[in-house]
Amino acid sequence: MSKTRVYEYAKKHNLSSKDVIIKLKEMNIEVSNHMTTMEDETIKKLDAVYNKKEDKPQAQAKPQQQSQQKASQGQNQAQHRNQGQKPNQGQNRNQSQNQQKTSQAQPKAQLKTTASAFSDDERRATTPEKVKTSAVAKKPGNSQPFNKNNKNKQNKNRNQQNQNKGRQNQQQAPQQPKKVKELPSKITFSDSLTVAELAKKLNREPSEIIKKLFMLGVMATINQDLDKDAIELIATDYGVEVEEEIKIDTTDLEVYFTEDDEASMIERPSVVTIMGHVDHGKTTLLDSIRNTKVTAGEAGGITQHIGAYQVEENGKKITFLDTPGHAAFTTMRARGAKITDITILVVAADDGVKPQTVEALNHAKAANVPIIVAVNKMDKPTANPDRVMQELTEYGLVPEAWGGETVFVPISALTGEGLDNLLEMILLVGEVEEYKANPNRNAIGTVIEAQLDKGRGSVATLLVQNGTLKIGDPIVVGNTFGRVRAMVSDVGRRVKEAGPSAPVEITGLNDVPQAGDRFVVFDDEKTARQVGEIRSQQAVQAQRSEKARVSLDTLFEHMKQGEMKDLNLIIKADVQGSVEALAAALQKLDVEGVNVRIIHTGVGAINESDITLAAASNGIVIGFNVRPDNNAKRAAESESVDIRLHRIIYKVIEEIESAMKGMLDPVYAEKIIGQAEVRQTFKVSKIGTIAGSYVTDGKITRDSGVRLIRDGVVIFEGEVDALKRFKDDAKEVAQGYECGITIKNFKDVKEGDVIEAYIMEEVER
Ligand SMILES: Nc1nc2c(ncn2[C@@H]2O[C@H](COP(=O)(O)OP(=O)(O)OP(=O)(O)O)[C@@H](O)[C@H]2O)c(=O)[nH]1
Repeated sequence: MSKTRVYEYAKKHNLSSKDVIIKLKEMNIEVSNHMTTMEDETIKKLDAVYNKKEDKPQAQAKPQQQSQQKASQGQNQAQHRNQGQKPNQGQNRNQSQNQQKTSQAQPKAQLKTTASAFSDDERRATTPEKVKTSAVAKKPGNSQPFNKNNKNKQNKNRNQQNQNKGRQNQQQAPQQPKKVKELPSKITFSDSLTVAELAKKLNREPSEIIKKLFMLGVMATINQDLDKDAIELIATDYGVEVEEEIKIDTTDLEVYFTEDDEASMIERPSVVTIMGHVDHGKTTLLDSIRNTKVTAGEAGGITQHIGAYQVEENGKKITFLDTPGHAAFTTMRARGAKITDITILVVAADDGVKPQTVEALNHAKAANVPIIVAVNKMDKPTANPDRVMQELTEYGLVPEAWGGETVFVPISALTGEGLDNLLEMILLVGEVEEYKANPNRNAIGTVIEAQLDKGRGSVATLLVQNGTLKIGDPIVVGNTFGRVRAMVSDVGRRVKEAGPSAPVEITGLNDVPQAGDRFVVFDDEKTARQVGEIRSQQAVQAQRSEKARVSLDTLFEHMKQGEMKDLNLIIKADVQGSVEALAAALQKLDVEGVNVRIIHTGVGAINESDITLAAASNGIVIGFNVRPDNNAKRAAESESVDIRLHRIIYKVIEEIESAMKGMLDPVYAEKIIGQAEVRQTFKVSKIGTIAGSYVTDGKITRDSGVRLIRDGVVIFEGEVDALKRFKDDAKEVAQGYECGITIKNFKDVKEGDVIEAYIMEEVER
């Protein structure tokens, strides 16, 4: 039993579906549209009609057609004639366009239609018969057959020319057929298209599309939106392939990081990061947990290091991020990825709270992550856990035993003492916080590590944060994409899938993503590829700076747009007293709509960690009598973190307050122009101390302001008194040259000091 649809039949016989439908209707056979399946009998009837007509096409066509006429048009005309008095029924078998136009040219309509009522395309596509009818209608007294002698024709043409140029075109069409625009092989659309848009894509007139839609039972106007089905219907009728484009906003991977509904979620392992001061035992703790808790049999040799591992305690899993140090933690957070559920703050019981302990706890607090304190090195005779508890209390971590909420666990990472207890506490916090995920969805998560492997190409360790990742999944990772080719678990086993909180190493990406990048699994490879490609293009264009971090200059804008409620500040100063004074004064600032939040303070130069913390929290770093070290400078530049350097407290307060009020008016801003290192000093009685210096960076100018920096701390700020090259006064001395510098009202220059030169520059707001 044949299952030929109308459009299939039409295609096979070089007809348009509409033609066939009309023909069927003439034969009193009901069809609803071009998708209708026809009975064998119907097909036979159609065959009979069309084959019969095709019997003698050339013979009849010849007299009417000029030699230059294309064969297809010849056939078209021939068929038309075969249908006798009905030029609107069954004409062109080659081009739906022609046919469409011809059908429009019903005798009655044609008689009334003036040439100007046709568009160019319509004129072009008009068949000879139509032209003839039209011409005859317009000039009834001049009703010669179309192929009359040349003289007549010329006369007629002249007449037509006088009346209407467009009509002349019509008349000449048989001799000089104009080309109908070619159909594209494929069109794309996203969501919907209006009739006009679809017409444009198909190189057709909107009216033609409207008619076609009408024939297919759809009433539409030119500006009407067509849905996917209608677009496909029309395009298929023309034999044009259709592809739906994805929408641009789907390239934002964050969109996929949505909460699932409660019912679909089940408990998932907690993800834990270990942080603390240098040498307090982070690595030892990570190793000993891993060695004692990952069973050897399962491991198959725990040689694999993929940046994270899982252990089992009391039948429940815990995921440890095997990247000690808060740099990794904050780098990820700076990139917007929150992956840690719980922070273990390791503090050596024999050493107590140290600067990095404070940094670490501030990082955890800023990220709003619960902290468990592991008081380490309890095996040491000098261990003093009470002191650790006492010191941490000052930072708001009050032990449960003292009425607070922070869990303290005494351990020895070396001997393994207390490790079970620590793991139980992690499980307990996990239970309280109820970390959950939905294993039955496309996986989403974050890159922990990634590198290029010689043999395997791009290799990335991913932490699955929701859903289940499977081999073969089409995936976008940061600005890269691919299909998950192979997956290796934390113990070096090949696995086929990885559920929530599982770390897994994958291959199959087209490029190497970055730690902290998000990943999202898509339903199909095409979408993943499109999203990945758009993302990588966007990344090239956007660069980092576009992310527009908060700076004092843009603070008010952010506040106005309601983007900021907290102004996160990191305060570094030369002495603790200044830190406290500044913090207290800043916290008192009261400006509606914004809340000053001091997320970290410290004594000493501004370091890289301060910058990463600022970047992660979209904060601003205030340096009071201190400068950023080189790493911090680089980091601040690449992360676009605003550093404000001051020497007078009220200036800091004034600046922050006016920025908060939107009154910041930095007509002038300081610009550091160079640095010189003091290599030798000379005391000259009348002049004072000359700093024999070497310009290490930029230049020093006669009229620049200078700061004298010793061990990262500003000792003095003033002006250049004299700048000399050998004996001569110099206007400026550039990098790589030696010079003598004296500073107004300052004599205490020492070898090793750094002289920083700056100018005040007008800046655009
Ligand atoms: N006695 C004793 N020594 C420990 C303990 N934990 C760590 N150590 C020792 O302390 C030193 C530093 O330990 P690490 O684990 O390297 O410390 P870390 O915090 O990872 O250090 P960084 O990676 O430099 O930040 C090593 O010599 C360890 O053997 C412990 O519980 N008891």
